[in-house]
Amino acid sequence: MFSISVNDATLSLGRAAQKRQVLKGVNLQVQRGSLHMLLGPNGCGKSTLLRVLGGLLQLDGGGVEADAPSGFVFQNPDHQVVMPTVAADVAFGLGRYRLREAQVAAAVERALTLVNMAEFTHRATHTLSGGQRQRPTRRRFLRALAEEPRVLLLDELTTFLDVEDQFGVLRAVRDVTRTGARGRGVTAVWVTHRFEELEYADAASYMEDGRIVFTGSPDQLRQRLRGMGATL
Ligand SMILES: Nc1ncnc2c1ncn2[C@@H]1O[C@H](COP(=O)(O)OP(=O)(O)OP(=O)(O)O)[C@@H](O)[C@H]1O
Repeated sequence: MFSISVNDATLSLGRAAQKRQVLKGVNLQVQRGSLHMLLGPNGCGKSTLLRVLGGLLQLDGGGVEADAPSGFVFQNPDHQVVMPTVAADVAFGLGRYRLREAQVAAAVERALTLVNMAEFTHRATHTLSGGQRQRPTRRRFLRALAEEPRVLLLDELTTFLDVEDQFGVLRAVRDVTRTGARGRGVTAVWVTHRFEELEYADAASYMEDGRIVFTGSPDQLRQRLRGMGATL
């Protein structure tokens, strides 16, 4: 069944003379428990659509239905607070939920287990230096995971990663969608410019000028991209 269903979504952004229609009738359906990639040229509306899916922007027209809660990881390289242990770091975002200590510990353990990092739970964060695990993108991803979202919205996560880490994060996301969390399917929408990441996708959509112009299997999208002149 679908975790996300977008129907004829329209949205304009900006004020007065700057106002422009960014989403021009988007239709998208994403299978529950899948890793769905979203590609398309700069400025076509991918990030805007992701914000709509996460409930951060309201549509002008059309509709969106999505499993909740969703976890959002953006591409901005902010200066994030680093907590002293891996467990405390992953638990960072849980502070606002007023959970008991045992609930926090359980959520952290589940998140770390999902990405095969349970053994690092009690390690001092700085002792991971040199490894990939303390990098901001990974930490943001783990923090989002600890909140046990049903939908993960991931916006160009790999932009700031080297190749090894790029595929590490991608594998972790794929594993999470396959395993699910607490018996519930987790769905991931992954925005990327990198065609080579398509091999990790269950399905993919291509967006152009405010519309999804194609949805299909990664192979079908590759074929279409080749037809557009891409070498891949
Ligand atoms: N708050 C805003 N006000 C006006 N225009 C905006 C606003 N936010 C985004 N836009 C415009 O909407 C269009 C779509 O932006 P969006 O960030 O969704 O594209 P994108 O496909 O994610 O691009 P990229 O691949 O470069 O990240 C762009 O032309 C952008 O300039």
